[in-house]
Amino acid sequence: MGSTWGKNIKLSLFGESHGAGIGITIDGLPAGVELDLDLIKFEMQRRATGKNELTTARKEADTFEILSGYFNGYTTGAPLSILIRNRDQQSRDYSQIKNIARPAHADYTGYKRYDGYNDYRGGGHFSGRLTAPVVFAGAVAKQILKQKGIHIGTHIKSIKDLKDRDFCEKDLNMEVFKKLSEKQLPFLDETLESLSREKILQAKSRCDSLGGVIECSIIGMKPGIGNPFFNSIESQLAGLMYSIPAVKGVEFGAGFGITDLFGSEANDDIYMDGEQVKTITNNNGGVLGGITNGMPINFKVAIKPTPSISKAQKTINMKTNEETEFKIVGRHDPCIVPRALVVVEAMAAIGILDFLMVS
Ligand SMILES: Cc1cc2nc3c(=O)[nH]c(=O)nc-3n(C[C@H](O)[C@H](O)[C@H](O)COP(=O)(O)O)c2cc1C
Ligand SMILES: C=C(O[C@@H]1CC(C(=O)O)=C[C@@H](OP(=O)(O)O)[C@H]1O)C(=O)O
Repeated sequence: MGSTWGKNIKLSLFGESHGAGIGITIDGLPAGVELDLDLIKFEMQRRATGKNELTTARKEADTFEILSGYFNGYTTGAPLSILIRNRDQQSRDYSQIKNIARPAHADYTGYKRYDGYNDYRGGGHFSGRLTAPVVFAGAVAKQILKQKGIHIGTHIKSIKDLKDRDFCEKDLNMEVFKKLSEKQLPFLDETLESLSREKILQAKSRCDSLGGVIECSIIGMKPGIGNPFFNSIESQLAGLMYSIPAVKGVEFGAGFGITDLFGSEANDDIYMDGEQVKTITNNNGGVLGGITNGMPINFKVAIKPTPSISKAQKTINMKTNEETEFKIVGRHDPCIVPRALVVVEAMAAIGILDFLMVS
C-alpha cells in the first residue's frame, strides 16, 4: 500500500478501522520541539466521532499513546510514533455485506487490488478513521510552523447548495482561525450554521447524505518556497488533499473559475506594502510557477456526500458478480465536511513543513 509519504518529513500510516488500532510514525522532525499535548488533543477532538447527531454514532475517544520520539516534553529527533486503540468497532454491521460492494466506497476497488484479502470491516485501511493519526501529525507540524509565523485556517465554503463567502483579507489572521476552529460548523456567515445543521439532519432523516467544500488558507508564507516541476507547492498539497478519503476536487486561488475571467481580470497586480511585495488580488492562490509568492496560499477541497447511506441501492456481489439490491445498516457521518476541516489543515501543515525541513 502507499501508506508512506514524504521527503524531509516522512510519514508511515498504519492500522484498520476495525483492527486493534491505528497510528503513525513521523520521521524527520527536529529534536527539541516542545509539544503542547493539550493542543494536539484539541485538534483530535475537532475530528472525533460520536459527538452528536451530525457525526457517526461510533464513539472513539481517540486517545493516543506516544511510543517513541518524545521525552521530558520535547521531541528527541527519533521517529515520533503513536498508537490509537480502536474501542468501539461494530463489525457485525459489515459481516452481512462482506461480499457486497457499497456504491462509492472502496469495497470493490479494494477487493480487486488486494485479491479479497483486504480487511473489509468498516472500510479497513480505506476508512476515514485513518485520518485520526494524520490529525496528530498535523497538530505537531502546526506547532513547528507556528514558531515560523505560519498559520492555517479553514471554513466551510459550502454544504450542498448552501454557500458561504470566500475568505477575504480581514479573515486571514490567527484570531479568526482560532474562532473558526472552535465551531462544529464554521461558516464565515454565521447565519449558515443553523441552516446547514437542518439541511444535514433533513438528508439524514431521508436516509441520505451531503457533501460540500472546505476553503483553506495558509498565512505567513515567505516567497520563494516550492520545487517545480514535480514538487511544486500545488502538486504536493493537492497530492496530500487527494489522499483524504472522500476528496474529489482541489482548486487553488480562483481555480476553475479563473477560466471565466479575462487576463486583465485574472492577473494579480503587484504592489509594495512598505517593504513587502504583495498582490492586489489573489486569483493564483499565493502560488506562481509552483513557488510561493508570499501571499496566503488559498485553496478549496471538494468532499463528496458520504457513500454509506441507508437508502436501497443497486450493486453486485463481488464473489459471484450477481446484481443485488441492499440497504446499509450501521453508523455513518451524514456529512463528512465538519469532521474533515481539521484533516485538511493537518495535511496542509504536513505538506508545508516538508518543504521547510530541508535535510
Ligand atoms: C473524516 C472522515 C469520515 C468519513 N466517514 C465516513 C462514513 O461515516 N461512512 C462512509 O461511508 N464514508 C466515510 N468517509 C469516506 C470514505 O472513507 C471514503 O469515501 C471511501 O474510503 C472511498 O474513498 P474515496 O471517496 O476517496 O474514493 C469518511 C471520510 C473522512 C475523511
Ligand atoms: C470511525 C471513524 O469514522 C468511520 C469512517 C467510516 C468510513 O467508511 O470512512 C465509516 C464509519 O465506520 P464504522 O462503520 O466502523 O462506524 C465511521 O464511523 C472515525 O473517523 O474515527
